[in-house]
Amino acid sequence: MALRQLIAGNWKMHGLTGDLDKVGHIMRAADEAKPDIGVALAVPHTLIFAAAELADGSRLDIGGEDCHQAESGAHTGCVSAAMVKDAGATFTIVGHSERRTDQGETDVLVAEKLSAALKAGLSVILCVGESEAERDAGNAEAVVAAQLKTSIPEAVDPDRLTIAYEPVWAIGTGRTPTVGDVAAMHDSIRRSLKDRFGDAGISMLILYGGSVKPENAADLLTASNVGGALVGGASLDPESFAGIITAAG
Ligand SMILES: O=C(CO)COP(=O)(O)O
Repeated sequence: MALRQLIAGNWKMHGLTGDLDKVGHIMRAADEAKPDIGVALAVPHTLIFAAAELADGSRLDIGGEDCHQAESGAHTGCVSAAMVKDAGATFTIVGHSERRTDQGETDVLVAEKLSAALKAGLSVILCVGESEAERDAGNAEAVVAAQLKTSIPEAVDPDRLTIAYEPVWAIGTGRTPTVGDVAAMHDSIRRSLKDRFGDAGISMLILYGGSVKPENAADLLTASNVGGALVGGASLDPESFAGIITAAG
């Protein structure tokens, strides 16, 4: 069944094996979600194997938060897409703004990572989003369109690609764009995807991310072209994450 919306959590650099009971809780919420609502959770690499084993047979998909662009090699401390898949992930996030900022990842590098992930058989959530200065300057849509153009490689399977629009200034701040601003940006992203992929660009899910909570989820999730949410802080609290899952659809 084609998903109507996807609610994905991103644990970032949070979570030890002692937190796996939270995965169990989220798994039960996923199994109770409406049939066309997907639920996914990206966890630190160290937890993928255990979380995927736990979620096996449930409707919760476990993913990674990043992968290296190379298939293998002398890259101490890095993790390839094949390793992420081998550990039990079905997808990975690439291009999160925290990696773009903290690790200096460029659109070109993000495109290489996206290719590597698809080649390894993973689905991908590609993150894009403008800074506050870029929005204030009136450049938000142009910035995001440029990120999409370069971060999505030439050869790509659009059926395994999900876009997450995450305005950098809304991440972890408790601030969100207005529903109107979210709709305008998602409509703009849809136009870019349609231009590039035709019909496949029409069905691609576009998630909103940035301070999504149970209290604002219903409003954000009903905005035009919003195909779900990418949730940071609230995904660490299974009750809150379950509230967002319930608000979907
Ligand atoms: O970065 C995010 C998800 O990838 C959003 O984080 P918050 O939900 O904590 O704002």
